[in-house]
Amino acid sequence: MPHVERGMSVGLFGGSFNPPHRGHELVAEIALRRLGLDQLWWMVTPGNPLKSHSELASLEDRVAMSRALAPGPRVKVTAFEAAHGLRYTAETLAFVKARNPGIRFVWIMGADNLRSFHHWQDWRTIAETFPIAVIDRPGSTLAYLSSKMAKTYTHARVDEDDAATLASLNAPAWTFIHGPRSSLSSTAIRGERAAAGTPVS
Ligand SMILES: Nc1ncnc2c1ncn2[C@@H]1O[C@H](COP(=O)(O)OP(=O)(O)OP(=O)(O)O)[C@@H](O)[C@H]1O
Ligand SMILES: O=C(O)c1ccc[n+]([C@@H]2O[C@H](COP(=O)([O-])O)[C@@H](O)[C@H]2O)c1
Repeated sequence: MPHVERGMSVGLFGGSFNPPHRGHELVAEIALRRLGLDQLWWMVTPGNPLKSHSELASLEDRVAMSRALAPGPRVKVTAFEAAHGLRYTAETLAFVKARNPGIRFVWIMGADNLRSFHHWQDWRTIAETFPIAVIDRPGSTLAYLSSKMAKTYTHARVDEDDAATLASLNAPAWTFIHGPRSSLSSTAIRGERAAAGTPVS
């Protein structure tokens, strides 16, 4: 797990990154800037529990590709979930929180994940323990409003003009951040590379 100083605010950005792309980089940049974070942990998951792993590149390759792309020294690429046998985000967050007293954590995800968030293990516990920043993504800008998460925690939505306060708020607290968007996806990149006959990593 990356080193962090007491009092810092840290964004937790989990993903398959199979492969990582400019859209991920943009999310990291937007989150750092708009949330006023000291660090962002780019957490390469051993595998999304809701996705098939048949096309998943090795963890080592996904970490190496992420390191090559991660924007700036405040972004820490890490794969500690695999090393500690953490499979679900709720487990990861409980683990991180227990080992880092005095640190303010924010969970970061793209708008597509907001739509399926209520299928995640212990999603209410996540939402009631950690502030959440949702970053806009083409195709999910409006659909997110009908998500179960947005409806359940409508009272806890923070205006994006106040996004810089999110890390210091008690959960539930979430915000939706609009901004420059990227329509890139790992699925599309894998498709293009397969068509061109080049390996993913
Ligand atoms: N273009 C994008 N804009 C905003 N958020 C994104 C974008 N691409 C990925 N994300 C977010 O980054 C995190 C990691 O995404 P992931 O590694 O699954 O990439 P992906 O492109 O969605 O992959 P796949 O196409 O394989 O589902 C998720 O929270 C996802 O919502
Ligand atoms: O814990 C869960 O039930 C869960 C379900 C779906 C996704 N996640 C996590 O959400 C993050 C984004 O996943 P992905 O595949 O969209 O990159 C990544 O850290 C996953 O482990 C977690």
